Amino acid sequence: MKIAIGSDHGGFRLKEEIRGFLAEEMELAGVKPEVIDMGTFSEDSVDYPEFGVKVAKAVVDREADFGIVVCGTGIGISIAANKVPGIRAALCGDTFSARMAREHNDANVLALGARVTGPGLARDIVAAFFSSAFAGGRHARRVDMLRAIEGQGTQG
Ligand SMILES: O=C(CO)[C@H](O)[C@H](O)[C@H](O)COP(=O)(O)O
Repeated sequence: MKIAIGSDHGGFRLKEEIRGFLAEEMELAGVKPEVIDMGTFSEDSVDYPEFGVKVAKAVVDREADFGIVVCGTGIGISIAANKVPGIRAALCGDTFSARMAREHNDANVLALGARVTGPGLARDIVAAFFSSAFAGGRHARRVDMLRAIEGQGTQG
């Protein structure tokens, strides 16, 4: 499974930590990940929209199966990712939300806030997200409705 990961300066350290533990956590779930790091590559100040969109485009262009985006709160970078049609980015601060984001929303990008969520919890959130699968059924109808909204061009 290919995972594109990106952050701004506020999320840089957590992004590096995630790169470190991603393989370990995903192999526990029986999946071998290939991580595509889309930056940023230091703590120098940058702008989160650039990195949210880079990761989102990698997912919609099928260079990656999923994305992970990190900024200070996870808010700005998830908003940016969600501007790209086809992206369902979920900002998660707990493991239940991470599981629901996959099971109910078929989220294809996980967003984290490095100034909000510590590395230990972030690790558990990543594990919950990647060990869960879309449940389909009634949720498929709702995800189709989200796609239809994009088709109508009524997004933000
Ligand atoms: O986009 C954000 C908030 O929605 C992120 O937290 C950014 O990382 C943050 O705004 C960056 O702030 P800084 O003061 O420039 O480090």
